[in-house]
Amino acid sequence: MTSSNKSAVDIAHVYRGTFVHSTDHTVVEILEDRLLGVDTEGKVYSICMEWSAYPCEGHRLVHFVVCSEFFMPGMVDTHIHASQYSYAGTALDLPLLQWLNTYTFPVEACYKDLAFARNVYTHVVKRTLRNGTTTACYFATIHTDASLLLGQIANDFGQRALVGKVCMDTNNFVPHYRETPDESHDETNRFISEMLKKKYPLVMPVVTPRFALSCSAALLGHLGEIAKNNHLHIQSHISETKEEVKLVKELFPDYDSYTDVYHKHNLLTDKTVMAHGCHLTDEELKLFREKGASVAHCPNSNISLCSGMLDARRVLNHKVKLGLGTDVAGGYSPSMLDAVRRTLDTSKALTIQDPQYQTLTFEEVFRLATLGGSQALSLDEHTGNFQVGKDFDALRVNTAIAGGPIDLINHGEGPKVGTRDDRNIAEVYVAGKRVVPFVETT
Ligand SMILES: O=c1[nH]c(=O)c2nc[nH]c2[nH]1
Ligand SMILES: [Zn+2]
Repeated sequence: MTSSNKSAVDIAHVYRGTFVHSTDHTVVEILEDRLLGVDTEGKVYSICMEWSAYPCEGHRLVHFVVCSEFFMPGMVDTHIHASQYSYAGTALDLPLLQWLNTYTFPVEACYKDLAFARNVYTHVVKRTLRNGTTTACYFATIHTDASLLLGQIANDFGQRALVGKVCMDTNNFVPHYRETPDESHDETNRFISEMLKKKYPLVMPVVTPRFALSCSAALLGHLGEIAKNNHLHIQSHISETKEEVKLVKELFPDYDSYTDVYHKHNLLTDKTVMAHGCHLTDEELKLFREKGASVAHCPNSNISLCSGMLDARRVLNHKVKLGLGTDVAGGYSPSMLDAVRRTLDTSKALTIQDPQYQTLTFEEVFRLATLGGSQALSLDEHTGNFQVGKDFDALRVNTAIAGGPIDLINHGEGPKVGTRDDRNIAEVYVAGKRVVPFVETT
């Protein structure tokens, strides 16, 4: 038995059933007929086989999970644009840079309107929670007040989130959607101080330069300073398409690489997550590893915008932290189960090109969606698996749910995660609190 040193009265709930999770040593560990205690702070107190681990008083509620059910850790979406959710599933007919100019920037400009922002942000937080995303790393827009609203909505619905006010001072195609370097600097400071003032238990600000093509060197420098002075997370995009890499080389000729542009501006740290990275060189991955920065693999978006195929195996071989992202709306699905399937598809496409390629296993991808994501966001002290002392971020999955997408034909079949969808997610917990089904307020 493993347990933390807590007295019985601190235990709020005990869950009995099968628990499936990843650890540092095992890609997937299946723990059958266990008792998992959650304390009053929402942390895993114990995971064991014997009731004797729990002194007789204190656990107020005992939940029994039926045989078609199991618990898994909540999933971690390491890269999603909350502001692009309104057009997810449309507008996927252009490559990245034209896609940004034609569809993305005009829509993001609308978040000046707080009523519009509230509507979309409420939908995206609810939709991702319902799909089992207990932790999301969000891009908002350049608008500070709307970005603060996204933080408030995530907090209200109980989602763990990193929220970024987007910074960009270069945009020749949609000039009304950009800031001056001073505005970007001042508004980022305002965003961070307002967010921190709220003291949300699970929602934090993240410094968010959009990408090197939409930020001047001066702005990148400011943002690096802000992140350093406040010990903040950082997110951006890197090496998504070959055209982008070529333009960055032209715009920043004095730097060794695209990664070096971020590195020289103090934006490559052990709290940095960079989306895509399809075209990173081995030298750049070495720098990622050295600095402890991570990659958010966004396979749906990479294919939908014809950007490239990330060789996730190569990233893992470099011992660079790797998580998965939906990248809505370059990716058309807000579901992390979709990100799991697309990750496997990309790995198989690489295997078709090279039969010697070491295809990712389903178990490895399960780990990327949970523990890997928490490590990529440097939140693995708090979430990612059922280790004692971490927050209870969990999904109760029912493979036989009425009206669900799975036909269980053979007795004793496994979890069939590849054919599951949100209908199979019966409940979602974040830090011990049940957040799905939603409590309807009228
Ligand atoms: O997939 C992407 N979506 C975006 O919004 C974006 N901005 C810069 N680079 C980007 N890539
Ligand atoms: Zn993105």
